[in-house]
Amino acid sequence: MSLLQSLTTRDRVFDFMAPQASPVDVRHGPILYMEDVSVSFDGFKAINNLNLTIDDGELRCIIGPNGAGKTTMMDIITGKTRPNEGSVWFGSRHNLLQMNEPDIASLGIGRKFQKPTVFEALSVFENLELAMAADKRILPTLTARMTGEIKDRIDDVLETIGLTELRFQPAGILSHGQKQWLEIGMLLMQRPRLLLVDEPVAGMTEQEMERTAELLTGLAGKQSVVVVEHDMGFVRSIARKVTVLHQGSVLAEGSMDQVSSDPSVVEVYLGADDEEAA
Ligand SMILES: Nc1ncnc2c1ncn2[C@@H]1O[C@H](COP(=O)(O)OP(=O)(O)OP(=O)(O)O)[C@@H](O)[C@H]1O
Repeated sequence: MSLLQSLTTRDRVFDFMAPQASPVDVRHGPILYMEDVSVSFDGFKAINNLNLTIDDGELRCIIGPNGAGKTTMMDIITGKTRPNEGSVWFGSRHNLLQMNEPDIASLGIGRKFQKPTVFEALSVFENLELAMAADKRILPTLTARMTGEIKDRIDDVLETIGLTELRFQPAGILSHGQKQWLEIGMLLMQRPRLLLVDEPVAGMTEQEMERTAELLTGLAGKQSVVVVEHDMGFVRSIARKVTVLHQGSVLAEGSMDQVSSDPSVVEVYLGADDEEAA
């Protein structure tokens, strides 16, 4: 057996080939910690003394009326927007306010925007392969030797997102829901510790929504997942803990039943939406 063959034997994975373990330190507390965060746009406080803590492995839903600050909050976590005040930590070791967007992403914070942006001409498999290539934690020079490991990882992710049967199909023929799952799969290829998911079920059929609920609840535990969503039925189906944002601050936090019976929440938001949903 040649040296190259021995290095690529499927049942052997060498430490130097495997992605480095995430350096995020959650031994002393949450995976995400935002304290007294504020950001103003032309004097308007879009985020106003926001305090938010996400535990390692938690699935959290963030709800709130239009303009509550949900997108801005995600932008702050990913480094797209810098707050004027406050602190944002990823585990106890990483001060996100001192890091740029690419470095935050490579720490293991993945963001799924509302619209899917898969490569339509490439197959489902190739989309996942490409996503793996974006993982900067893997030394590019070793990529050729990692074929076996990459394939195993793609197979795992295909299974997780339920697209194994469609792996050789071009992504362009997928339904809207399937494209959303593929994009989540592309993020999973990079082994994120925290996934930020913006309105995952907008435009989905009931069946696709159910499958998405299974997918997201299945991911929790393995990674932390923060879902921003307007669809109250969907939030109710997946949420353990819900945070209600209003005017850039946390208005209420707790189980869906707790927040939906909170009079201040009913007043600003849920009352109207529950009536619509009923
Ligand atoms: N770059 C910006 N410049 C000026 N104002 C902004 C900017 N980004 C956001 N805002 C304002 O900040 C507020 C919060 O916006 P944000 O998009 O975070 O709310 P949201 O909760 O995500 O709303 P939606 O549910 O409609 O997506 C809004 O009033 C918005 O107009």
